[in-house]
Amino acid sequence: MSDVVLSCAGLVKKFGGITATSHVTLDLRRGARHALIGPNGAGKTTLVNLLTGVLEPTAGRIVLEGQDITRLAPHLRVRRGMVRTFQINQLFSSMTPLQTLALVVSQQRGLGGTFWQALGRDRGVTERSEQLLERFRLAEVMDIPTEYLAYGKRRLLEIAIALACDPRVLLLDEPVAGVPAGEREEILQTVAALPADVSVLLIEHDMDLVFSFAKRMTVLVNGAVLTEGDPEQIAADPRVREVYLGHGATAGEEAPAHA
Ligand SMILES: Nc1ncnc2c1ncn2[C@@H]1O[C@H](COP(=O)(O)OP(=O)(O)OP(=O)(O)O)[C@@H](O)[C@H]1O
Repeated sequence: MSDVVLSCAGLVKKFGGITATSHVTLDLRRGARHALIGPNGAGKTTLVNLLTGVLEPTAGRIVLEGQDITRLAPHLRVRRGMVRTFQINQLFSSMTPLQTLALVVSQQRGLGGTFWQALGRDRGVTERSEQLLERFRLAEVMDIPTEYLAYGKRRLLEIAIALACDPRVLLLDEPVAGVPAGEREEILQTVAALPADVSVLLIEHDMDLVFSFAKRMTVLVNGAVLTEGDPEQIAADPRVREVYLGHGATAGEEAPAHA
């Protein structure tokens, strides 16, 4: 079986005269810890939207576990094991982490709308929800409505929700965006402890997270792949440094300097 779990080849997305994605070819390997980085407007969000099926490409192909999914609907990609993290800020605000995870786990197990009963009666749903609460350090806040949770805990819940879908490929979209400094470490550690058999593509501005997490990196600039390599190669690449410095590095998006 191929070592590549998710790949795209020659992916192009045009919005009128703007080319947001320009002939992007990328392979995500089994068990990958792969980061997608690039300055603002490089096309990271557009690429994730293409991979997940929110947007349809102008050209190119996407293959998941050997199957062409280029035109497959987003929910069917999820069913095939590719899951992205979602912003839950509005969606689940009045529900607690326990209720939220029980809902997703029971949905995943085909129990659907009966999750209220399942929460009490289905041992499997309860156990899996508790496991996720522990893994994502949410046990102590499991009965607090999401809207009252610290920002870092909400971000952890977002990742827990994605993992509750039993992904083989996880697209982690800016897990520390907006999280105060004091709450970042917990997310870094939790992300580092994600199951080894889940292949992860991390889209992130925070270079601490990127360099502590990734074994492989792809740098996007103006919609195209500038370069790909291991963290040492990327940090030492003068073109990468120029791109970041040239765009005026900010606190959340400093030039890579970790090698
Ligand atoms: N729906 C759209 N219509 C027109 N142009 C778009 C659309 N979506 C994205 N673009 C353009 O495509 C380019 C890439 O945008 P994208 O949001 O993918 O970049 P990004 O790397 O995710 O940026 P950021 O890190 O700032 O979110 C930008 O020039 C953007 O203006």
